[in-house]
Amino acid sequence: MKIALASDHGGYRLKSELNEFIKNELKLETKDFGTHGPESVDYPEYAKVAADAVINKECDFAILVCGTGIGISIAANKIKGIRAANCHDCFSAEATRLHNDANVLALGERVVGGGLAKKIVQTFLTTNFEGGRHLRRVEKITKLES
Ligand SMILES: O=C(CO)[C@H](O)[C@H](O)COP(=O)(O)O
Repeated sequence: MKIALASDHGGYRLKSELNEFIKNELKLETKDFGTHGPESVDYPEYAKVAADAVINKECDFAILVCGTGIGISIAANKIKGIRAANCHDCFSAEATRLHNDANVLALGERVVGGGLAKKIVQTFLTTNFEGGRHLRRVEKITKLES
């Protein structure tokens, strides 16, 4: 499994910490699409490159980080085929995989600490979509895109 990572300046420290966690602890491949420093940048650009990597199947999932996780998830959700969930607890991270088949997790560096963020990421990446009645609903979400 390969994980795309991207953030703006408000999320690059947590994104870097999560990149190390995913590689070293979860033993998954990652691709870091930036940003790589504290200089102010615009999160929609980073949401797009990482979300595109999911859509074109270069990566299986994307983890996006900005200050709140909100802006970067709104931007990612504009891309056809993306179901991005901004989660700051493990219950929601599990539910959005089980029920929504989310393919992008968004986090806010200004909202959660590194320890909780790692648990949320681990939960998200180790939970499978349940299908069944939820598949019908996800298909209805997809229809809203056309
Ligand atoms: O959380 C965010 C978007 O939802 C951004 O990280 C935040 O808006 C950046 O703000 P600033 O330019 O003041 O650092």
